[in-house]
Amino acid sequence: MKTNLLGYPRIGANRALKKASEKYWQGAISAEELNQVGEGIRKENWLLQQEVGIDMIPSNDFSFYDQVLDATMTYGSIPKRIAGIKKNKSDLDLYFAMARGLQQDGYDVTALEMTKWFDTNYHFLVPEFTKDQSFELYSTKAVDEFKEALSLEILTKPVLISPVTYLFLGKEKEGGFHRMDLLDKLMPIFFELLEQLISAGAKYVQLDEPCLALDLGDREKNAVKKLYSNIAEKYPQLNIILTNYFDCYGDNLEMVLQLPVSGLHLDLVRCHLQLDDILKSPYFDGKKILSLGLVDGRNVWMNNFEDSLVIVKNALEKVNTDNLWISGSCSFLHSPCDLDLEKNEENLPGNIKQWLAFAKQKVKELVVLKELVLYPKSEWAIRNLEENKRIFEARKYSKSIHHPLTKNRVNKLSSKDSKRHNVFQIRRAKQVKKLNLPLYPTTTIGSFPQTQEVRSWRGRLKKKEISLKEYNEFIKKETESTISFQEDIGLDVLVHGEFERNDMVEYFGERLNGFAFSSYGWVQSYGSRCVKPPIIFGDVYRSKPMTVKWTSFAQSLTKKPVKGMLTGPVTILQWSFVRNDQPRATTCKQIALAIRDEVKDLEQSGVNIIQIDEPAIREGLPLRQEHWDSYLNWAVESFRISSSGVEDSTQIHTHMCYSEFNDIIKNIADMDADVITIETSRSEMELLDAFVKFKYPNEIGPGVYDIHSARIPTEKEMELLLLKATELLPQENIWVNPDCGLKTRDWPETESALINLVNVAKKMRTLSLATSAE
Ligand SMILES: CN1c2c(nc(N)[nH]c2=O)NC[C@@H]1CNc1ccc(C(=O)N[C@@H](CCC(=O)N[C@@H](CCC(=O)N[C@@H](CCC(=O)O)C(=O)O)C(=O)O)C(=O)O)cc1
Ligand SMILES: N[C@@H](CCS)C(=O)O
Ligand SMILES: [Zn+2]
Repeated sequence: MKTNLLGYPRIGANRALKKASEKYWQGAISAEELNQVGEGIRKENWLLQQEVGIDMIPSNDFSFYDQVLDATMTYGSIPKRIAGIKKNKSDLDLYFAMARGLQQDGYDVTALEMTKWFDTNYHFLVPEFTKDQSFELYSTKAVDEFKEALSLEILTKPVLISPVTYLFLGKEKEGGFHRMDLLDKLMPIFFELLEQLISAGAKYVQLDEPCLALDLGDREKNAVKKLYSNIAEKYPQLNIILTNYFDCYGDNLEMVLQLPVSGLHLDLVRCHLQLDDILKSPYFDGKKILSLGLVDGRNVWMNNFEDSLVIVKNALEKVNTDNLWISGSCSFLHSPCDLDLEKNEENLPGNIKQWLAFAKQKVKELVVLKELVLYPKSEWAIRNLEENKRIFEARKYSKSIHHPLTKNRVNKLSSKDSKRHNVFQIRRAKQVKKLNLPLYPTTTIGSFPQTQEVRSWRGRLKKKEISLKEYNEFIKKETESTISFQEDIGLDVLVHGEFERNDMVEYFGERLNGFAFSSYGWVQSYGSRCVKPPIIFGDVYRSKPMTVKWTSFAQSLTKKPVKGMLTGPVTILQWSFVRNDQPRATTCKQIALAIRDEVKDLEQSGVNIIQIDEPAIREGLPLRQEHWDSYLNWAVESFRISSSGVEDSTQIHTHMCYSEFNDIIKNIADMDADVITIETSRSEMELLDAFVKFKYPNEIGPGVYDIHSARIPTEKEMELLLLKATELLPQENIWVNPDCGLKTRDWPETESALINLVNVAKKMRTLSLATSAE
């Protein structure tokens, strides 16, 4: 029996990689210094895994930005618009140019598109393919890192994204071909890589094939069959562990069981039933390695050893010990690094901390589970199992988890709690009268630049170097100057700027009961950007207003409407570590009730427009379509519970980004927000198609510029986007706004971009007057 690790966090427990990468981008450290930080992190991770006793230690799970971008470098599929950089820049700079774009030294290239990695909050860079696409083995990172580990006397299992999943995740940049047809060209390059790994001494390769967690067509299934039969034929001595995660193999299972691979990895946290399906299948002869994904890589709860042992024993009926591996459900990339660093009792009380396991602790759990299976009668095993049971019992009956009033409120919810008083058309008339906004009203999505200065004031407050009074004075000044800036440039609906918030989810977690939060529980979101998801351990309720103070302060500074800014229940759920002892739907409704109370308090304080952000609603969609309806029912209901307690004249906005809306447009309409602002600029309003086809009835703010780039949008390009939107939608429904919040931007570019945006809206109003006069 072996322990098998699929991947480990690479950002570093103290975010060393984030800090070093950002310094490199600023020109403050050299490439060599950045490489040293990377090498240090890899070494530390490998030595830790070796010391704990992991048998199958991964390599190539490290990345300077993203593992899919690493594959793009490996296969040399560098888009033509960026490839020119090769002449004058290093490969590291070429890599970062693909990740972040480059506007320097005469270059002006845009980055690869970024999108969500399956249903996680991790983002990858989308490979781009053309009809005449060629591949070459451009980077040997996987081989180099294998050798690097070998030099530490550690024989690792290289982790590679399979060519099929790689092509599947990419996009055709022109018509006339399907990207899956590129497999024949890509396979020889992939084989070159395998040959180099074999020559270097690799015995096992973890081939990540997470597209098998999705509903696939024949084209993809045939590609899978072709790839694996070719590998087996060419490299019979190499052990391929086919690795799928985030859901079952589903209807791909029969095919998968017939593939000539040495082993299969199963995510038994997301889908525990698939093990029985495999054991019963006539296509399973018990000779393949089964890597049992028992330890949850997507959550922070300690493993329940008793439950895991039941699963292992079940598998042992058909598979012998040598062929059974104990694994995490997926890579621990999605877990925070180390629970031992958490010392703050106020944020994470000891009684809750003992229920948790971060990546480092999860690695130990894998080894303990193996020992429990192999030596069940040892004194050590009995003690460990008893202790684990005791902790689970304590958690189940802990008073801090249960809040009867909240349970009661959720049980009593009825359909009237998720309905506004009147339909949109009636509400709209009242809102028009109250708000008196111009045509093409302008607004922003909420956050203004979270500069180093803002973050460092918060850091100093945390370290108690300044008082709360001093911190509040600073936030007050930032808010005041942001309100005057918005007034000066002529925006119509203002925001307070979110300066007091560390993050749009963590901030609410810190103010809601039922949440704990960590001090170092960082998880990579994209590149150097990390989030610290709060931990929902118990029933969620609100004991006092969370945002009224700063919103009403901002409103007191101006006669223009200030939009209250809240994060929606589904997004708070999706971007937190969620308790696993009750259905997610129940937890979501508890959060929805807390947000509903906040919405009502904001309304009471005189705020007439309230935005409830739901950027994660699409990301929460189950990977397999058969589960969509059930999720969408409770997700949409939760949003409606949070937004329906107000008067008709109070305008509810929602905001979504990083989303493909076509699939769920009906459900978005069911949310019944008065206004929705969405990310559309990068796809040149292509995303609006869904809204147009569906005849989406309420108001829409299609984003007119991409906030991920420092580039200042011209008036002309925003005008063209708005003209396109005006062709598609009734003009009285159109709002003018950026794609998303401005927190990652600096002030100079924010100022110029918003001035241009307001000018364009004014021009659109003039054009519209001219047309109506004709
Ligand atoms: C909209 N997005 C979000 C997602 N998920 C969320 N939970 N939140 C989101 O906003 N998913 C999809 C996208 C992802 N986009 C982003 C964009 C930007 C970031 C980001 O900038 N992250 C920051 C960390 C944010 C944070 O919580 N900061 C804290 C702590 C700051 C800190 O480190 N302070 C230091 C002192 C600093 C100093 O002195 O200079 C300290 O305490 O020691 C805060 O502001 O208080 C990042 O830096 O990565 C993430 C996702
Ligand atoms: N109100 C948030 C939404 C981000 S999706 C912001 O502006 O940052
Ligand atoms: Zn957004």
